[in-house]
Amino acid sequence: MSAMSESSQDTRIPVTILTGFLGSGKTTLLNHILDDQTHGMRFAIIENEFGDVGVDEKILSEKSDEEVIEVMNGCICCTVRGDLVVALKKLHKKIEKFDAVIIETTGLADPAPVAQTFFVDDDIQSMYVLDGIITVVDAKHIMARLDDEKPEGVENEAEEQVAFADRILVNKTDLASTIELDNIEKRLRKLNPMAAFYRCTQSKVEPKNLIGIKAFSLSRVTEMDPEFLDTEGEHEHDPSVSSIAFKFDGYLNMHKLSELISDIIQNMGANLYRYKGVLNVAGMSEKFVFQGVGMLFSGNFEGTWAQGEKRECRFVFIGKDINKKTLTDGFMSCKCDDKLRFQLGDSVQANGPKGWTPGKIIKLWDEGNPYRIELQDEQGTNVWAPVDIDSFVKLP
Ligand SMILES: Nc1nc2c(ncn2[C@@H]2O[C@H](COP(=O)(O)OP(=O)(O)OP(=O)(O)O)[C@@H](O)[C@H]2O)c(=O)[nH]1
Repeated sequence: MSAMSESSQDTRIPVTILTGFLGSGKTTLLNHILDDQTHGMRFAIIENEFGDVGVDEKILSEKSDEEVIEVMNGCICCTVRGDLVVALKKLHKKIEKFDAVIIETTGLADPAPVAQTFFVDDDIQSMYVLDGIITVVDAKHIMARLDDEKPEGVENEAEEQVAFADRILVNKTDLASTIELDNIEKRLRKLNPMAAFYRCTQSKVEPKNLIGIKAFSLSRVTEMDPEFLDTEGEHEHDPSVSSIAFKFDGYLNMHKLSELISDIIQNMGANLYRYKGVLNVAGMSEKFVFQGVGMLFSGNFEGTWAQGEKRECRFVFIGKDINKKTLTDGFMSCKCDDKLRFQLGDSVQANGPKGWTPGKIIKLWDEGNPYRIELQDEQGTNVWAPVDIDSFVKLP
């Protein structure tokens, strides 16, 4: 029988493993593939979430009607022989709803044990075929991650992700010069001379180059890693890299929060691989949603708190040598009462540009500031009290 007729009879569902370090652009790529109209394929997605405080729930949500989505908590590469097999078997029962599976691993996952699942479990082998491993790298941070020193016996996940890839997306090319990109590619090619490389921004690579490519080669992988099929093999993660997830009720003061965030980025940024959060800011009807990679932070007010929705603060930080207590204490110290000491129209003393000046409260909760005060000077200057304490605003 020819290879052609053999493959045309293969009814197994193709699976793509989407990997890449924290914040490299995996979810951006997944959304790009799902939004693409040209492939005409329907996907089942296995999302691997790190930790149990979900801050990602909005991602993919609008697509959940069209796609079959399974979420696995914890680290996929450690639970692989258990949870992933269960998730794949469960998915297979809905086989009429999709043509292919995409597994998005966490950024700290080693893709090898995930790939191994498709070769060591007989049931899985009869249902699925591994189509390819796609690795997204962040051009701004990949060199630092490859340089990270790891303890004896611990693999560098970023290196593993590159070594096992069939396709490598060098993403965020807007954040690196051509020379830097050439150097990155040179280094990555040493780790993996076989993969096809794509330079991109926003993970924009044509899906046909990534999906349905029949690229995964067991012989290449076993040549590179002779123990690939050894199910007894253990792997360890770097114990100095950890994730903290936290949630609490309460309102945060915007001014204190801004100071805290710039302090975190300045002092801990280099060790923060990934962080995300949704915060409840006093006086704001919208959620403060932030996320970042290293020192690149973004945060905006977006999406109004729905009526009846619990206004709570949730965040996740993943990094090296991070101190849970420092971070959680920091956020807790931004908590404030949403009830204010003064009312609209109250006369107060405000600590304005010319020192203590009499004024009148003309607005409550203005852009996250508890008070907007009109000073009783010639111009009727407006000032904002960022925190409801005596050092900014007090009784006349
Ligand atoms: N400047 C720049 N930012 C990008 C690019 N692609 C993605 N990003 C941003 O990088 C951040 C991380 O992207 P994600 O797609 O969430 O990365 P991820 O790999 O899924 O991250 P994890 O949450 O760690 O799994 C987001 O803020 C993206 O908007 C790019 O080409 N250039």
